[in-house]
Amino acid sequence: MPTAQAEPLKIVIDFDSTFTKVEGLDELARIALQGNPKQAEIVGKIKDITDQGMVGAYSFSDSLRDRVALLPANRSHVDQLIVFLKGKISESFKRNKDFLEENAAQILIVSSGFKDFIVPVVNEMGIPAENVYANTFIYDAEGNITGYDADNLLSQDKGKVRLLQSLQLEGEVYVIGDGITDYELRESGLANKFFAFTENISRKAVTDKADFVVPSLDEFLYINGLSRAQSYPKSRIKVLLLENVHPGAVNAFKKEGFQVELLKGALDEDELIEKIKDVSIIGLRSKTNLTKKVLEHPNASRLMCVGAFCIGTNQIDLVECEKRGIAVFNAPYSNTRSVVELSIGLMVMLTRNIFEKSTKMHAGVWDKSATNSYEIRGKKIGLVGYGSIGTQISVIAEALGMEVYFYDIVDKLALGNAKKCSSLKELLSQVDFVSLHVDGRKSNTNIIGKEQFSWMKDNVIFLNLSRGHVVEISALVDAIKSGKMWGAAIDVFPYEPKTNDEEFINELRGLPNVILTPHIGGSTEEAQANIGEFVPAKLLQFMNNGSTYGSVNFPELQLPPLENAHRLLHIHHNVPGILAQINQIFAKYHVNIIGQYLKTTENTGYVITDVAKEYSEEIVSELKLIDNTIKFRMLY
Ligand SMILES: NC(=O)c1ccc[n+]([C@@H]2O[C@H](COP(=O)([O-])OP(=O)(O)OC[C@H]3O[C@@H](n4cnc5c(N)ncnc54)[C@H](O)[C@@H]3O)[C@@H](O)[C@H]2O)c1
Ligand SMILES: O=C(O)CC[C@@H](O)C(=O)O
Repeated sequence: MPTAQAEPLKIVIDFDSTFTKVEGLDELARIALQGNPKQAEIVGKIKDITDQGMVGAYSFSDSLRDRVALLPANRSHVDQLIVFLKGKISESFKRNKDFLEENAAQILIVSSGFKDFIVPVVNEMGIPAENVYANTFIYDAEGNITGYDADNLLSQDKGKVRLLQSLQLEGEVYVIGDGITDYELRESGLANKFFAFTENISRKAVTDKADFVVPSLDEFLYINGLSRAQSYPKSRIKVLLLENVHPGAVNAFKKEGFQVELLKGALDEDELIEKIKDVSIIGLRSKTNLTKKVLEHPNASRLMCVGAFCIGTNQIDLVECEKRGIAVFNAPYSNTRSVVELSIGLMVMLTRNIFEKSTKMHAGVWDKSATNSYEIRGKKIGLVGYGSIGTQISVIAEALGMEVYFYDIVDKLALGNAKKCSSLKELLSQVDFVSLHVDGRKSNTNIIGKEQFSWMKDNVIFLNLSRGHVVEISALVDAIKSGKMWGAAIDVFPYEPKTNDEEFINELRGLPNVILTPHIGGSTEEAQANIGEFVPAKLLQFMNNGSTYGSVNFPELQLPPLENAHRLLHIHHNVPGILAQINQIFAKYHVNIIGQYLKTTENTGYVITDVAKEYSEEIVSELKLIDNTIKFRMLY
């Protein structure tokens, strides 16, 4: 973005819940009352009075008097509060420290809080003490707070209005705040615009009256064309997270200032088309299909990247995403261990007939017997698919004394004493356990059907924790009913309920020694927390820095951090001459290239160019107009 000029403007900023994420007095009470049995009660009372004051339901002077009266605080508590508040500066204020420092002369902090803790906090962001208008505590000789300076205009009703009247500011005055007293500056004509700040709290009584509702300081700076940390405010960028992904993911995006919506269940195509409108980042798991129909719908035109919060990506049309310049990321290893542990556990349960025994026990039947109960030690396990999960099972099964066989369509190195089979038939015909760990590509549909079951040994134990469509369910049902199979454990199904409220309907229900689980192979607290951290990190790297390292459908580039430069990202169809055209434009406008990176796949090219700070809008227009451009964007 070209450098914007700060206008000759006064910006009046509230402190509590605006500059910082919290209310200073509430926090002072919490600190001062630590260890006091009445802490929760008194803090609750203070918070309640604060909230009532914020929406104008409690006169300000009464509210201040009553809150300070409830506060058994001293200087050391104030010192602790200062340290605490420095860690609670609103994210968008922290991000825009440069703006605050550079424009400190135009910024006034006007607060009904107390200078005692406000000044040290705003000082840290470059705002001097003389620009802070707030109350002051009165202390006794021991340092206990005994009251406050009641002559200060800010301790009185309509204090902010009176204060601003007394200051007689010239020129445009904009107010940023979360409370009704901030709005009153606009109402009284002392400010030209009121921006309701909702990054930390949104009060309808306040937002209803605002000229603008700003979810971050970036948004305020963007609206007013002021220099800022984000070229386009992230609060304008929508993130849609489906299938109840881990709360860590929600926090990761919120912390960066994105607008985040989380839905518990999966969506079908039509629902997704509806919901994807204006969404730039989508996160999903195995049950939401991101199809060509969804991707080509105009509602999906803003989509920039997709996060599969799982290993499998067969639910996403990766080719269509690539064609549209949409980068897809997944979590290839975050739940591997969970699937491995469950597979091993299921094998033991099935071999010992544990579910039948347990069901009988619940019905009061004590059936102590070794009949039909075996160890897994010494048995042969056959792994179909020897990737991340298959190989880990191989190692653990061998450690448990099993003989491991595997078959993979790709030539894989055998771990330990595992034996490679050259065909599926060779594998299936000699093992006691068959465990499927292939990926979900379309061509793997029904790779295990009637014929493959017929190759298996009698009394085989069969596990599928990979993908539902890999097994022909009717053939599996026949194999179980015919008595050929000892038992089976199935975690994945051709059709799976979209939410926990939908009934599971499948022919496998009610069959003996068949363990059915609701696609939970990867559903452990550990795995979901890992995924909730890993996938957002990939998506944020792509959004913030352009890196595509780890993408499953895109040219992979790991880029250096952006320092003192603009980064221009150009995604195009991989045809000859694009890089030359890009560089001709830079040459024409005498733009100095600081760094340039190019990576292509068969169909797509990705060029990243870091340029010196100054460049003109014409360059951007010309870069966008290059033939075969798919997407273009800029980062600071
Ligand atoms: N149940 C769950 O909750 C759960 C959790 C995680 C992963 N999974 C699924 O497990 C599967 C395996 O995951 P991974 O991380 O090991 O994947 P991976 O990509 O590392 O390994 C898959 C292996 O299967 C091989 N393969 C593909 N098609 C084959 C075929 N027809 N015959 C033989 N080998 C074939 C591939 O060459 C590869 O080596 C995936 O389908 C994934 O979606 C399920
Ligand atoms: O949690 C999920 O929805 C899918 C888990 C698993 O199948 C995966 O592919 O990682």
